[in-house]
Amino acid sequence: MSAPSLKTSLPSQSATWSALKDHAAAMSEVHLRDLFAEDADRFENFSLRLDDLLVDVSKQRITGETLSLLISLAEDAGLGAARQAMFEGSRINTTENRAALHTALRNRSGGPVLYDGRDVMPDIKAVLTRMRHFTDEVRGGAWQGYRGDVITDVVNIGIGGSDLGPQMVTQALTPYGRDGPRLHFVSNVDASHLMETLRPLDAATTLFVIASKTFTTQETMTNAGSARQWFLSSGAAEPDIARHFVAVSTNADSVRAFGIDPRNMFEFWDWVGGRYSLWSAIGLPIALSIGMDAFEDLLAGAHDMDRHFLQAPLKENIPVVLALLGVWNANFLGAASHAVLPYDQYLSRLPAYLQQADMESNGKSVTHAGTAVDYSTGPIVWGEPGTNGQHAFYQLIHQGSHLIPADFIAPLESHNDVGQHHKILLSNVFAQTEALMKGRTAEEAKAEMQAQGLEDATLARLLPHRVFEGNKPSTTILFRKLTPHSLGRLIALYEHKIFVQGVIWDINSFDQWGVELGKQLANKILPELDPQEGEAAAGLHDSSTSGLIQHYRAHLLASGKQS
Ligand SMILES: O=P(O)(O)OC[C@H]1O[C@](O)(CO)[C@@H](O)[C@@H]1O
Repeated sequence: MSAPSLKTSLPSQSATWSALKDHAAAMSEVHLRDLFAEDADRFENFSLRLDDLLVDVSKQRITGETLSLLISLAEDAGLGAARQAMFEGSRINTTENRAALHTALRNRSGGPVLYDGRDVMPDIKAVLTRMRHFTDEVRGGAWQGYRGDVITDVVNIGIGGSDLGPQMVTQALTPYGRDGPRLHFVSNVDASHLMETLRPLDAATTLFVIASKTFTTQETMTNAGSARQWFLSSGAAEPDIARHFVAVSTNADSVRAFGIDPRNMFEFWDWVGGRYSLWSAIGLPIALSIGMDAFEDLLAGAHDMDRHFLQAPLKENIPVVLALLGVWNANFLGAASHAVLPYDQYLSRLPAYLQQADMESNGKSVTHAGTAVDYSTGPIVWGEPGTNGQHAFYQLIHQGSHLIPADFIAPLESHNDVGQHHKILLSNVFAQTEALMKGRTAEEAKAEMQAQGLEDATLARLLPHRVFEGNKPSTTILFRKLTPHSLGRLIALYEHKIFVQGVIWDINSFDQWGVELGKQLANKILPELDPQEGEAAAGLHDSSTSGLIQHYRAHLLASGKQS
């Protein structure tokens, strides 16, 4: 299917956008406390459910009218057709002329998915079968290292989408990976990352997964080359590489050129975006850790969310509603950032994962047609697990000068049912969202200080510091337990939220030109760092960049490390 046609006007020029601006102005004096006081059923009226998943948006600064207007905005943007286009393999990534078909990777319907008239499902299933065979062999001990040992450690070398997804999921599903090899992730080109990872490992029992969609990424290729050297320096010979290095890529030629037998390559395709690729062979480390059955549960969870996203009416559609709330907070209430606060230690890499998923997707300033937008697009995404964040940055969310909408994410059951830990954890989730919503009025703060017996002068001095404005929006996402299935569903929920926002803002959520310039300049500067190259840096750059390059070259000369 070809790309959808380009729009000629900005969404901000629509009547619905104006109506939303007026509505936001009318809502500016309304406090969340009043909205709860007016509607005893606000929790029920503003909660969404999908099986055991509960998404409570009642603590967002919205009314029924807000949601109706936002849904009109989505309809104006042609969300239904855009969603169909994505699932049907249209080339919605218009600047790279590609589809974004990650949903096909987890398609469990049994039906075909056509891309350019060809069903992609047989290829997907073939790779899944190969992954099953390989992971069963490694996990079962049939795949042996060059000295006949079982593989005890797997090192995934990749960056961005070839690292963050598998790393986040592997960590999140630690309780399911106890019978698999230990997983390690190396991404940074800083050699300390690689060397500290390799230091305790034995080359004879270590398997490397070199994960790169393009197989040209500087960091990954550099780390992979050094890993190969480390492996060979352990006493292994070139032919042993075949037992210890596998590749995940779309680029068979470069995999071969690197020295990995293409029979040890797990393929994926250019219609899988890097940050949407954990469902593909990029998920190989996940499957090595938790086994292929559990990996397929992860896919099934994502597929359940795909069906919900495709079928649920917009006002009951969880990714759609979360996306609309993000648009409301960003474009009409002025929030520049969005906090992701998982109350589950296993999800500690979720904020980092969502930073790439969201910010690389929606950090754009022109529409599909190339017109500059006059509204803010993707928010700054950040966060840390609770309760740690409470003792670090929550002060700013409660009493700072920025409006920071937050997602609180928690399972009802822990994998470690010890004493009161989980109840304490959840009591903090509920308390934080309540405190953010209600705040503390001057009267309440005064009464509390009077009860503490503070003198009038002290009370007056402290009062402004002890008042909380409240009215801070949050969403609470609860589910029974963190399992492969519930995690797959949660990730797909965020993927679709990001997609819907891209549709509303009329931006291409699937390209990432913004990271290219830095890559190009780094490649240009690298040879200039060599002091043997004469005065290479002079005149080629601005004075700051030249000065920094010269400073480093002088250091190399002075320290005798000239090459
Ligand atoms: O998988 P590759 O091709 O090595 O790319 C890694 C990452 O680099 C980027 O292109 C830019 O950082 C990401 O989109 C991608 O996930």
